[in-house]
Amino acid sequence: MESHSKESFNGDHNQQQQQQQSNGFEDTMRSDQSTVMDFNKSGIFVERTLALIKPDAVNKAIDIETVILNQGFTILQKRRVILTAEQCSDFYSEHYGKKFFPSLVAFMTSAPLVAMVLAKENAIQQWRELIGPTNSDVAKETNPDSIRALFGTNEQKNAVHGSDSAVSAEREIRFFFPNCIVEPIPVGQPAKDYLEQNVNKTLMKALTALCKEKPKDPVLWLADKLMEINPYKPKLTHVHTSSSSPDDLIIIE
Ligand SMILES: Nc1ncnc2c1ncn2[C@@H]1O[C@H](COP(=O)(O)OP(=O)(O)OP(=O)(O)O)[C@@H](O)[C@H]1O
Repeated sequence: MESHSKESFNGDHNQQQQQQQSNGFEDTMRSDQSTVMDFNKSGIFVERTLALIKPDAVNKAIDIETVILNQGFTILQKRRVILTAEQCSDFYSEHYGKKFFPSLVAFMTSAPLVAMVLAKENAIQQWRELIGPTNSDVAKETNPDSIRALFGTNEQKNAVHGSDSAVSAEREIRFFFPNCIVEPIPVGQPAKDYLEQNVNKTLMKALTALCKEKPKDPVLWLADKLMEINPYKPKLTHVHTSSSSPDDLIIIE
């Protein structure tokens, strides 16, 4: 990998920004969307996929994200990236040797792109359906409501990318988000057992207190309450030694 300069992401959202560890990309990447769980009937979301907003559509990223959210996807991670030619060749290695490969690399490295981890039930297929056919000209004919029809231009400048299988999704998510946990999240009974053992009791206690209290800002109040009654918070104890003052505290858990 080559040496890298820095570029920050100026998202319009006022959400918590979390700096991501670089994977050798050219910039400092930040997630501007905190991780949110999307519950479905079996418990917790089950599938994630990688979405890219390509350089030709980055200036329409907010509109594309609106479509994504309106279609029920959760954006788990997001970062703005400038790929080097080497990284792009690696990402699109399956197309190495094809006639369009050099111009694809030139296009994909010409400007920043936005990488996102999307979550939804059946996310891989759902996202592929939402983006439409590879060629935006074809998409305009056959899938006029698809993202590639709405935001793309032609066969190459087609606005977005989507992983085409579970194996690709895992590889591509790791490629852009090396710290992201891709392992399956428990669903069904294991998820229920986890919630029962670790979450429900504390949450019910806090929600009951919330209903009694009826605070002005219930979300903040609930967050404070959960921190207050969190059974897993570190316990503190006083330590009296000759070298420490009586007020010294040490975390024992
Ligand atoms: N014939 C072509 N001429 C120019 N560019 C092409 C051509 N075919 C594909 N591309 C570009 O290469 C990308 C990867 O091609 P692929 O066949 O994997 O399509 P895709 O799976 O629909 O797209 P993506 O992998 O970006 O989601 C396309 O999205 C497009 O930008």
